[in-house]
Amino acid sequence: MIVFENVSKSFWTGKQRKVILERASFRVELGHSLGILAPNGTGKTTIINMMAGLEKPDEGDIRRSSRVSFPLGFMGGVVSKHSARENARFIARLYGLDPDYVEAFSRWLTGIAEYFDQPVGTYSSGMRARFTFSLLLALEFDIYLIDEGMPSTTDVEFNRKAGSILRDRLRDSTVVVVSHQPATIEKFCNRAAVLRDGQLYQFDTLEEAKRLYDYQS
Ligand SMILES: Nc1ncnc2c1ncn2[C@@H]1O[C@H](COP(=O)(O)OP(=O)(O)OP(=O)(O)O)[C@@H](O)[C@H]1O
Repeated sequence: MIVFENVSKSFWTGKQRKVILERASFRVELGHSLGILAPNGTGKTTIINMMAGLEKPDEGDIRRSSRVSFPLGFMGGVVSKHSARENARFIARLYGLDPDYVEAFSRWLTGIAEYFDQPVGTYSSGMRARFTFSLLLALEFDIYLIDEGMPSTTDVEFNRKAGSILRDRLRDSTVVVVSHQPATIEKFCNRAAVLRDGQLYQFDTLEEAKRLYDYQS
């Protein structure tokens, strides 16, 4: 479970305060995947980063009592001067997993051949996206955090393999997806929330959430 209690978060733009959350309280419960709808630039990534523990609230508490993933596509834990092999093995150890397994899984899924042994800094953005996605799928989490759906990779074979593993994984786990498009949320969850005026309004159905979201738009 992830619990937000009286959480406030804002940024100072130099001219005004950009409010993301204003004493907001909500929770993500295991078994109840949640889609958060919000227009671009209103705080989706900030909320996902706070759920992952990458960003701190200004005030309030965020408590995590489950294994929460890093956001899909997050590159912060990957060191560019090391190869995918070295990164995969290091991250496996951090999570207490078998480095041989994580390396083999990631090597197979990314399909980047000899580049797997080259520094990550030499990869194209698509190769990097495939590598971090493979790490997310190699590790096991209770709650997966996804910012705007699948990462944009044009590799058809990778999308097919990764998409099918992700769908299997999500059957037994919980996902939080943030997007500005109801269609993206629809792929992953049937419950949705709308971020508005610093509050997160949760609904039992995506239809209800869409009504508020469309009204707001
Ligand atoms: N470190 C920061 N300092 C100042 N402003 C920030 C900072 N991080 C984010 N912001 C601002 O906060 C707002 C929300 O940013 P965020 O990236 O969370 O939005 P988003 O909904 O994910 O946007 P997009 O859909 O465009 O990716 C934006 O106006 C952004 O410019």
